[in-house]
Amino acid sequence: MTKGRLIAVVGPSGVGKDTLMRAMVAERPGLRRVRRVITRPADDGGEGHEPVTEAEFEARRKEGGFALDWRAHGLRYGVPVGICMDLGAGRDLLVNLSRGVLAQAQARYPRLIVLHLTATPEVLAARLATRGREAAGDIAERLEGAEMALAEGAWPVVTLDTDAPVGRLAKRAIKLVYGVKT
Ligand SMILES: Nc1ncnc2c1ncn2[C@@H]1O[C@H](COP(=O)(O)OP(=O)(O)O)[C@@H](O)[C@H]1O
Ligand SMILES: O=P(O)(O)OC[C@H]1O[C@H](OP(=O)(O)OP(=O)(O)O)[C@H](O)[C@@H]1O
Repeated sequence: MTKGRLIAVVGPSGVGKDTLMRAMVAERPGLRRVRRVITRPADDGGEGHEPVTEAEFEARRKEGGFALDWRAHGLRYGVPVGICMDLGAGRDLLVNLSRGVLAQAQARYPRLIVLHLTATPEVLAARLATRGREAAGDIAERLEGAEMALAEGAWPVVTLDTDAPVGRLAKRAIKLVYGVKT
C-alpha cells in the first residue's frame, strides 16, 4: 500500500491544469509535481516535461519505465515509474493525467484523488489562444475533445470550475483535496 497520495489533475486542454498545479505546489510545501515524459520538444514556459523521441519513448516503455502512458494530440505521454518511490516514502504527488487512464492509475495507486477542472467552451478557447502554443487547427482538435465525460470509478472526484484567479483556485483546490479521505 502506497502511503503518499496521487492527485490526478484532469480536464480539457487549456483548462489550466499546469497553471493550477504550479500554484498548488507553491501553496503547499511537501506537495510535488510529477515531471512527465512527452514526445514533444522542450517548450519554454511550459510544464517542464522531459522531451524524448518516439524511439526513446518506446524503448523506455518496453523496459517498464512508465507507471502509466497514453497517446493524445499525436503525442505520447508517460509518467515515470519512479513515482512509486515517492509515494512509498509518503510524499503526495500531483500529476497531469489523461482522463482515459484513471482506472489504471487507481488499480496501481489506490490512494488516488481526481481533481477535475472545468471551464466553459468560451473560456477554453480563449485560454488556448492566449497560451499560443498550438496552431489554429490543433486548437480546434483540442476543443473537440474537451467534452469527454469522466469515467465513473471508485476514486473520489473533486470538481473545480476554473473561472477564477489562479491563487484563489489553488487555495480552494488544496482545501477540497485534503478534505477527502482516501
Ligand atoms: N485561472 C486562470 N485564469 C486565467 N487564465 C488562466 C487560468 N488558468 C490558466 N490560465 C491560462 O490559460 C492558458 C492554458 O493554461 P494551462 O495551464 O497551460 O492549461 P492546461 O495545462 O490545462 O492545458 C495559459 O495561458 C494560462 O496562463
Ligand atoms: O484524454 P484526455 O483527458 O483528453 O487527455 C489527453 C491529454 O490531454 C491533456 O493534455 P493537454 O492538452 O492539456 O496538455 P498537454 O498540453 O500537456 O498536451 C492531458 O494532460 C493528456 O495528456
